[in-house]
Parts: sequence; C-alpha cells; structure tokens
Amino acid sequence: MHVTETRLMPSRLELVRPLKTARATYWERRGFLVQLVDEEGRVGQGEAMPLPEFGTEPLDTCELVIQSHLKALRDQVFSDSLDAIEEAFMIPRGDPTQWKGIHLRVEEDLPEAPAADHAVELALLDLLAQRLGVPLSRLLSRSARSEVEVNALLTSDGPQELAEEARRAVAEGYRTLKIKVAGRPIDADEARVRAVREAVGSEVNLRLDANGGWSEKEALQALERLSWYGLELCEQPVAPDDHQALWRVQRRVQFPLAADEAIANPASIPVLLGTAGGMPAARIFVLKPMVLGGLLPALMFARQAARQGLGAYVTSSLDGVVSRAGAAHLAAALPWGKLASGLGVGSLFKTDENDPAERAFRPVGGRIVLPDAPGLGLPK
Ligand SMILES: O=C(O)CCC(=O)c1ccccc1C(=O)O
Ligand SMILES: [Mg+2]
Repeated sequence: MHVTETRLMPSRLELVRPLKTARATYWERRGFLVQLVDEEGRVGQGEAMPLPEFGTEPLDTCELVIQSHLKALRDQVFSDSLDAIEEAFMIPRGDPTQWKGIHLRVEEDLPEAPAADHAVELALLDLLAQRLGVPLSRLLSRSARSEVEVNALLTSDGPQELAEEARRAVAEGYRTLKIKVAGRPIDADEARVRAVREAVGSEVNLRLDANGGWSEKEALQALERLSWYGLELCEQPVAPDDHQALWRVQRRVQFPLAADEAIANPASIPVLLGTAGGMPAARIFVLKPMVLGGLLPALMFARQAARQGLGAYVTSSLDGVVSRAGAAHLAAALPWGKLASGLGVGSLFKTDENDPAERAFRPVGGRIVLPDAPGLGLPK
C-alpha cells in the first residue's frame, strides 16, 4: 500500500450523564480521529481516546506521537500484509540497511503511547482490509464470527433506578448486565446488586466491575456477600498492581475474576497469565485495545490466554464509534466467543441517534451484527 495523504482531527464526546467508576468520574471524552488515504483514494480510519487513569498516555503526548507516526507513514510504500503493520510498531534491531517495511518507532525516545498506536494501527488495518476486500474481523481471523454478544453497562447509582435500568436492558434483549461497584459501603453495593437480581430473575448474567476500588480484605468480604446473588464474574476487584492479592482472592471465590486495569502494564502479563511459573492471577482478561496499543497486541494476548485455558473478552474504554467498530471486529475474531463484550456504550454519549456509523455498531437485542463491507465497514 502507498499512503498518499494523512489527516488528524481532534474529537470530543459528551456523556449524557456522568459515568462514575471507583477510579474516576467521566463527563466527556477527548481524543483524535486519524485518516490515511491510499494511492487509489481509499480512506482508512482510526481513533485515539486516551484514558490516562488506565495507563495510556495523556492527550498532549498522544497528539505528538500520532503526528510522529503520520509523518513516518506519509509517502511510504509497503506490503499489503498484517505482518507489515505489526512490524511497523516494533523498534527495529540490527543493521538499518537490512530493514524491510515501515518503522514508526525508530526513535527510542518516542514516549510509550498505546492510544496513539491504537489510532494509527486501526487506520492501517481498516485500509489493508479494504484493499484486500474483506471485513476487518476476517483479516484478523479466518474463523471470525459474524456477530458479537454485548453486555449492557448500567450506570445508575441508586438500587431502584438501577433495577429499572436493568429491566429495560433485559427487555431490549441483553443477557449480560454489568454493574460498577466499590467506592461506596458494601451495604450499598449489596442493595444495588440485590435490586438488579430481583428485577431480572436468575437467568441473566450479572457482571461486576470494582475498578480496583477494594482492598484485599474488602474484596473478600464484598464478593462473599455479593456472590449470594449469582455472579458471572467480577472485573478488577483489587488494586491493579497487586497480582498476589488478585490471585489470593481468585482462590477464595467460586466465580471467575477478570483482570482489567492490571494488564495495562506489559511487564506484568507473564505473571497474570501464569507463564512466568506460578498460577495465573485471574481466569479471564479484559482486553481494551486502546490500553493495549491496538487490535493486534490484544489479539496476541487473547490467543496466549486461550492456550493457557483462560478466557478473554473485549471492551471499549468509553470510546467513539471508530474505536468501538474496531473493538467489535476484534471481538468477532477472538478464539472464544462465549463472554459478552463491553461495546454497548454508544447510548451513553450525546451523539446523533441517526448517525449512520452509530447505527451500524449499535447493539440490537444485545448483539452487534458486523457489517459485511470491507474494512471496518463504517458508512461514509
Ligand atoms: O464494559 C463495558 O461495557 C464498557 C467499558 C467500561 O466499563 C469501562 C469504560 C471506561 C473505563 C473503564 C471501563 C472498565 O471496564 O473498567
Ligand atoms: Mg473494567
């Protein structure tokens, strides 16, 4: 492919109402849209929405690194392959006269910037899949599924409102509900989880997310009490850097724990997966492409987890539709499709309901049916 033109535009999304997690409260999201144009006028799209509380770079670093990547890509010609895209983000070794393809990270002093890498990787993947005439999910895996199940993220605070929101989600067709917990007394969370379970009955999966907001002792107390209501899993019950605590809590509870914030640090991945010698610290991994630096690193992680007998699912990090589209294609390409993905956040933003891209990736009946068009399949 030949990148003849690059574009970078700021983007901003306002939430309908603030989203409170144990880690931060979000009112809006800011980031960048990237477009890459090839020699035949095709346009590949990518997006960065950094989430520094989850280990990505801040907004200003993100912009600088995207600019550096775009400069390195402009007027370059390279092979139409996933390998070429994967290699572009690695620091090349050895004799520079022997280097093949493109290299975006030649300068060692370019800061780590997973959200910036994500944006440029996604635009390259969209463009490559369009050039090859296949949906992005099929480019990632020949056995990709055509649709993905998603969870409903419930955002109310009080038990009654939460129960009402849960009822609406189940009536819409969602089979998995996700509730943010921690950052409040355990009694309050118990009242919330109980209200939801009573509202929706025993067949619906209830998934919790503590966003690292409990101490080990609190996590054990809370999860013992909340497990009474039947839990599918709990994301990140304890602090992200305490893998030992995660492992100890996992040994004490009957349902799987999912490592989310913990996997942002690449150095901890072998410990979490159990490939460093010990037991895995969690049974499931939450893959946020924005935090992991793109779809390809996330897919590698999922394949490694599957080899260890561990599960994985994809969630957005409260992103715009371009990122959510990419994450949906990744979810369809994961080795396991059993766990619902966290991609139904479009309705949390003040976006135009009739925007064709939002419509294409909005869950219907609790699932997203991927477009059949080449690339991301984002309508023009
Ligand atoms: O999983 C979902 O439904 C949406 C993603 C989500 O909950 C989230 C959104 C922004 C920041 C962190 C998280 C999280 O999973 O911890
Ligand atoms: Mg989470």
